[in-house]
Amino acid sequence: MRIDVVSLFPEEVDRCTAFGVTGRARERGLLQLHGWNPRDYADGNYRKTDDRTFGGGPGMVMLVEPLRRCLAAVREADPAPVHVVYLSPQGRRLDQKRVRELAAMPRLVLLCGRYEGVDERLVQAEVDEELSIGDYVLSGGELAAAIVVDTVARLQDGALNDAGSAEQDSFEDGLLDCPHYSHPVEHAYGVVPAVLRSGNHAAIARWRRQQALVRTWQRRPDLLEGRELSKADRKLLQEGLAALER
Ligand SMILES: NC(=O)c1ccc(NC2CCCC2)nc1
Repeated sequence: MRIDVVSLFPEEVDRCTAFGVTGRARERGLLQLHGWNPRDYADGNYRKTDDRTFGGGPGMVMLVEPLRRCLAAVREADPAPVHVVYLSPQGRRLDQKRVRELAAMPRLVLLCGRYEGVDERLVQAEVDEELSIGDYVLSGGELAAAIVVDTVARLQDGALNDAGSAEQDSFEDGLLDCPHYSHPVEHAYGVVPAVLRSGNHAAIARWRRQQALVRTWQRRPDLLEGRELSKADRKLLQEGLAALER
């Protein structure tokens, strides 16, 4: 998968995705990340990329033309069709379902705004999708872009050592993740649940599913709204909640 990042600070996304699973995916060529700076496509001695907003009011807006030229160069750089994403609070909320869809694309272009944002004409003419990582305002789109890179990189084939772990992630089936434990078995903070050391894989899978259902019910009931739980899941959830009462 190729990702092109258009940003006044492309190295910010590069550095945020140079470690761990994402860094390894890049080293293995599972993900190619290219940075582009619209300042390189701006005119004049000062290579102006932004200017005052029409209509008055505070703040600056990123100019259309340097971005247009920059995006033309990005498109030109590889024959694969691009899907242009603009990171902004006005975008559709990113979730794991959309991450899986983005991860399956051959190319992504992540457009990162600064100041008050990008001239709307550029958004209308060039952007396929606006995406938000949450209802809060960042000083730039770069950290949101880094999150998109991270989420799609780990889903590339070969990125995670045991491929199964992507499926067992939180949200993979719309539920929160179960708790995890490792050594030592006994610690001042508590003991590892016996079922996890039973070697009974069916019981372990059942326990993990039950924990995920109970946690989702308790912490994120919104994820269960409008979702038809299977008979087995309903039973697991009821049993799990009853156990909390005891
Ligand atoms: N919630 C988000 O995904 C998000 C994205 C970009 C941003 N700021 C950028 C957008 C245009 C200028 C700064 N803030 C928040």
